[in-house]
Amino acid sequence: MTTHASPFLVELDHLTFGYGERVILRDVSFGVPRGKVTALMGVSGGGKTTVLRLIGGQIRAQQGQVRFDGEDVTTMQQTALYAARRRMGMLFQFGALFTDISVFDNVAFPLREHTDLPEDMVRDIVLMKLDAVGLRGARDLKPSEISGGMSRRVALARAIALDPDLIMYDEPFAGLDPISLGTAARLIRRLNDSLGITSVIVSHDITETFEIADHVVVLANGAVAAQGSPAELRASTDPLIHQFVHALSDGPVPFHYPAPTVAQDYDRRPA
Ligand SMILES: Nc1ncnc2c1ncn2[C@@H]1O[C@H](COP(=O)(O)OP(=O)(O)OP(=O)(O)O)[C@@H](O)[C@H]1O
Repeated sequence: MTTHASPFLVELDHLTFGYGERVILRDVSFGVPRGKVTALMGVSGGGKTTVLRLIGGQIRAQQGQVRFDGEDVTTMQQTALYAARRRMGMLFQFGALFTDISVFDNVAFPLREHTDLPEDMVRDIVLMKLDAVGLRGARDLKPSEISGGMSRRVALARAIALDPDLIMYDEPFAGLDPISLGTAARLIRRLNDSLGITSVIVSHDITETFEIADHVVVLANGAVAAQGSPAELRASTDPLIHQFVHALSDGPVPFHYPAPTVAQDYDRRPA
C-alpha cells in the first residue's frame, strides 16, 4: 500500500457535480480522516449518497478531485478503479443478500469471486468475519431464516470479507428497531477500531450517529454547511446547524413550502 503524508484517506477537493444541468454539489472540499468514523449528514436530497458514489467512482465529478489514498478517482482508468474499489466496502441500506444460498456462502462470495484462495482459507476468513458480527453460529441458515437486523450484519460481514481500508454505509440504521439500531451502531464503531479501517456513514439518525462518529460533515444546498466533532456541532450557534442538530421542524430550512400567508389565502372575501 502506498503511504501518503495526508491524514485523510479520502479527500474531496473543490468538487463540483451535477446530474445533467442540475448541480448537486458545488465546489465541495472536505477530508475523511484515516482510522476514524465520519458521518455525512444533512437534509434529504442534499447529495450524501451522491458523495458515496463519487468516492466509489460509480459517477464522476465535472470539476475537482476525489482522492482515495492520494489517487484521483475521477480520472482513474478501469483497472486502477477496480483495484481501488476492492479496497472499499460498501453497505447500502438494504444490502441485498443472495436469498438461495446460505449465510456462509454469501460472505464467501467476494472471496471466491475476487481471490484464488483455497477453500480451507476461505472457510477460516468467513468464520472470522461472521464471528466479528456475532453470527458465526448462523452460518448454515438461509437469509429467509434470519431477521432483518441479522441480514444487515451478514451484509456487513460480506462487506469486510476482502479486508477493505474504507467502508461506506448508506443509511445503516434505516428500518431497525431501537435495540437493533444500538447494536448496529456499536458494531460499526467496534469494527472500525478493531479492524483499523476508516468508516463513512450516511445517516439521518442524529442520536446514534453522534454517539459513534468522530467527525461529522453536514451538507446543505450543495455545500459543506459545517463540520467538526459531534460536540462542536452540538455547540454550534449557526441557525441552520442548530435546527439540524436539535431536529427542529422549522428554522432556516422551512417546514412550509413557499406559500401566500394564511391570511391571504383564507381572507380573500370581497370587502
Ligand atoms: N441518477 C440520478 N439522476 C438524476 N438525479 C439524481 C440521481 N440520483 C440522485 N439524484 C438527485 O440528486 C439529489 C441528491 O441525491 P442524493 O441521493 O445524493 O441525496 P441524499 O442527501 O443522499 O438524500 P437522502 O437523504 O434523501 O437519501 C436529489 O435531489 C436526487 O433527486
